[in-house]
Amino acid sequence: MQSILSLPYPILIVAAFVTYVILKTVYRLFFHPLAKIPGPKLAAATTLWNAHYDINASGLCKILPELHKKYGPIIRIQPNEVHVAELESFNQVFRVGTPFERVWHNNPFLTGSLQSKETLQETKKRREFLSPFFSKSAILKVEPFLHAQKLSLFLSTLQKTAMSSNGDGGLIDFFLGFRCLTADTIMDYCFQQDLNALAEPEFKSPTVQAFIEGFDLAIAGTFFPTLFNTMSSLIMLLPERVREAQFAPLYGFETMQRLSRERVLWLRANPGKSKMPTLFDGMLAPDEKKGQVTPPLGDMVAEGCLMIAAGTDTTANALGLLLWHVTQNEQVQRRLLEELRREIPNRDDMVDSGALDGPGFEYLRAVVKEGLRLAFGVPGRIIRRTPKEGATFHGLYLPAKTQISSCIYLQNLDPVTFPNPTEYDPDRWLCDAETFKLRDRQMLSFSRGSRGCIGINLALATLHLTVAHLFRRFEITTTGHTTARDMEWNDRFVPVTLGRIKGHVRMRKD
Ligand code: HEM
Repeated sequence: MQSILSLPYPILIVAAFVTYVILKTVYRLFFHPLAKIPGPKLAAATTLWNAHYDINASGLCKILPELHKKYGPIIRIQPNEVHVAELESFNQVFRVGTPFERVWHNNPFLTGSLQSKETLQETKKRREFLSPFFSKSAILKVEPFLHAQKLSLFLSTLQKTAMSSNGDGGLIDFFLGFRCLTADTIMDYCFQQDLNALAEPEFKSPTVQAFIEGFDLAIAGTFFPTLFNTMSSLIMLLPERVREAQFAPLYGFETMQRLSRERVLWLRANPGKSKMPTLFDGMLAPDEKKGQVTPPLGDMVAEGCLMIAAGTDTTANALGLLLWHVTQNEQVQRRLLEELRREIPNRDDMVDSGALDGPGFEYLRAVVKEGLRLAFGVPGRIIRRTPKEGATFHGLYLPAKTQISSCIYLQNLDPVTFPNPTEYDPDRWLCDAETFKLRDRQMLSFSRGSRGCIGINLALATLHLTVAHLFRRFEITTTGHTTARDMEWNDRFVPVTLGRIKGHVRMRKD
């Protein structure tokens, strides 16, 4: 008999590879420490099963409710990842002081930022610098220079369109408009180095449009980080004009990186000279008594990029969804307008976010909160890793370093806490204190715990201010310009809608 080794090399290589895959699959299915966790067999055999749903389909989170119904509260969704469905499990993983560490995928633009910090200790250290900058009082202090200006610019563009055609108004691409508003607001708030996206005709800012395209790439990068990072490094070697023309999403990130770096370098050379506080002030003036040290330049630059990446689309997406629901629901729109007319009698007055947080604006806040529930923030898998002693969920032991994820999508659509969960109903939030507390505990759009959203106050201020002034000033019609199908979304870290929300705007008479 002819020896196997005498076969041609290509055949030997293929045969060795096939044998390796078969053995690995058998191990994963029958001998892996997670072999007893229920779930689809294909998910246990290969990460490509999950990658398919998150890259090619609408997102794994959309099918998880069905899978949990079939397999129970904990299921295996990758060879080394389980998903837990219940709120108690979510709280166990994401609570304050959690020993479950973040899993980081080495995104080259964000490595060094808060988001890339895997351990609680590193996170705490960085948050000590950043948290005071995002407090309610810090935001309110700069509002006259920040939100009032950016929002005024946004509203004045709308006003020009609303008064065109002899007052008959015109069409606004709110999808782009909201992204320009949130990008300029965040960049101005964090380091007064904004893109001037709001000044672009029809809100067509090239950088903002590039960010939008970037989400598909970024999600693929989490499954294939080495490939993504190698390709990014190779693309960076190309001439700038080629990168700008052919690789817009990466070039968009590069633009953020450049603006962030310029600002840190300027602040370093001109301490105390910026007209407003910046994201970097705490990091550039560390409190030595607390053992603080200035992070490396690359970390601070990445921090600037992170704020734009984390805050722009999340906030803009919530605004788009709110606009859609309010304009599609006559009763909600009427009640909102009644409140706004009563509390802001003069149509063109600007009210600050502190006032919107106070008495008189209860319906506005319910409208926004319900919008946030259905906007989900980050609907898909938020991934953590079990601590060195492992962890037990529903009686099933997970060894150290098992990936464990939970999706906000499932929490916000919990049918027990939120009956008819997909229905937009602000009245859910106008309830007695105890029910509100219960629902608030289940509503996780900003996640929670030591790694919850750091920009929550900035996001809420932007949402309350924009919704209040937008509906107080303008009559907006989305019917005929946007369809329900346009508002369906794919999960690409944030919900990316299939179409763009557009609306016809007219000035309100009073
Ligand atoms: C409606 C708007 C927003 C929503 C729904 C939202 C939601 C979230 C969620 C769910 C997370 C947790 C993600 C995870 O654990 O992987 C998060 C993290 C984060 N968010 Fe937000 N966000 C919003 C706006 C903002 C804004 C305006 C900023 C800042 C300018 C911001 C900055 C961050 C940062 C830096 C993190 C990472 C925190 C960490 O890793 O410790 N977000 N956000």
